[in-house]
Amino acid sequence: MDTTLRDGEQTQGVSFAPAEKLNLAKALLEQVRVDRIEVASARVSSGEASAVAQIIDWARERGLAERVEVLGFVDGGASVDWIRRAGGQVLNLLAKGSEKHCQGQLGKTLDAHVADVRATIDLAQSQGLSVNLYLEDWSNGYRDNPDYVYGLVERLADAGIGHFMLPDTLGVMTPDQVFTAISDMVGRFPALQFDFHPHNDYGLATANVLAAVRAGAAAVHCTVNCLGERAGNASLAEVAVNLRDQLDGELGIDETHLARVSELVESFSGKRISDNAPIVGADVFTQTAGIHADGDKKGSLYHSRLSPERFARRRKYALGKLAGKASLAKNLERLDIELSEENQRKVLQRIVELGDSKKTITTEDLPFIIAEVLESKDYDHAELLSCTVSSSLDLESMAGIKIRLGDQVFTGTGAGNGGFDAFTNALGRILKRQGLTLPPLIDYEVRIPRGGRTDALTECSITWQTERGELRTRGVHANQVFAAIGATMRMLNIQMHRALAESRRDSTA
Ligand SMILES: CC(C)C(=O)C(=O)O
Repeated sequence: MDTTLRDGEQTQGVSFAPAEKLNLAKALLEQVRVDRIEVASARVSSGEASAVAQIIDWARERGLAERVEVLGFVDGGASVDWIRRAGGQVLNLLAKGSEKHCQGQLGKTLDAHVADVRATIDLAQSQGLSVNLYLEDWSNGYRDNPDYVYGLVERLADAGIGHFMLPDTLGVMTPDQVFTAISDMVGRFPALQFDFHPHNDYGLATANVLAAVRAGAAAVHCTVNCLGERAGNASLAEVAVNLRDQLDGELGIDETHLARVSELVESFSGKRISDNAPIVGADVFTQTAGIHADGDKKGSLYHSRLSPERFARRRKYALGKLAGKASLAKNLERLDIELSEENQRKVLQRIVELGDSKKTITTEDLPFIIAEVLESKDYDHAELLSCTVSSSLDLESMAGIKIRLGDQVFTGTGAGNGGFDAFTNALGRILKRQGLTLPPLIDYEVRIPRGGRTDALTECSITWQTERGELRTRGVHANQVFAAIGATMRMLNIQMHRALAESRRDSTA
């Protein structure tokens, strides 16, 4: 069960709009193909009610509404009402799984709490809802007084509950403890279905999920990108690959959509995932050491079952001071560039020098490094000769540019919403007169080194949607608008080089 849209939204600072929730629900159920999704907590807001209603409407048309669940509370029927009005069919009812919570927060005995829970279950079922039951703080409750937990489950065993959900609410369990506790619950109540709901406070969420499955849990919970309260939940991607590869599980998950749904969640949540996040991180299929690239060239010696192709991703070879001949060769192959042995040696030497001075080098930078080292004019089609950009409060920004394209010089002006927009408008007008267009921009990222210096260099990376796929270029400058302009000029040179190479190929064909 994926709970990105409920527990995931309990990540500090995350709030999904209804349309974003709908898109994520579609991606999770139809593309990634998880079995169940939990999409909201009842009574949170009118926006949440609208999100649930939209998801249910969509899911109902596809016969998936029973797989959409909503967290609700023992609140005299208010949650049941809310869920029913939104069209929901499944209530995940939050009960107290620890005696401490039951007494300390509710001030109730187990019997009194069970009576309240049962009344809510009866009401929900009488209105046509299916009910699962969360035993909140189960991990501590089971450790402190297992008899309380057994008593709660025993008293409700005949209540028609689909899944008893056992949360490690504070993420305090180890895999051994999860295994022992769930084996015990499953052994004691063989007729019931237990879910395990992890948290990652000790970094053990994925390992705990595997232990729960080995112990006989009927279902496990996770979130995309490990979002969730405090340190988060367990990552869907990690859980899926571990269940398949380590426990030989048969899952319906389509792994080729894991990276895409991770990107969607990253963009809707505003929470960037780290570059080394397993399966979905930007760098996890990049070989950095030259020895690894060499091993790959000699027969995939450094590959595991986690191949990039399995996740519709691509292997990359980093360029920097650790790069070797094979790393360069792999990058040249990707760019379709041929270089003599001698030139490869010179280019590699320059890459190592750049890496030594802490410069980041990407595959897209390689043509420019080659041009510089070999003193060729190959990537020198466009040059910004001068440029002025103004920014003002409450007025449009203006840009005036003088640019060389091939051996002709053009001038132009543009206005826009910010300096970079004004620049691209000025450039776009000049290019249009030459029958050229700027490709659409699909991502724009500016970074400054940590440390708070306002005179630091900024690095701008722009991803463009070109006819040959995505192209990411970078520019570096003390002024972030000029860093973005630098990235744009790189893109322009690459595009013009490609166009020239294609027209040469066509004319010799
Ligand atoms: C709301 C509850 C079920 C929860 O997320 C937890 O206990 O971890």
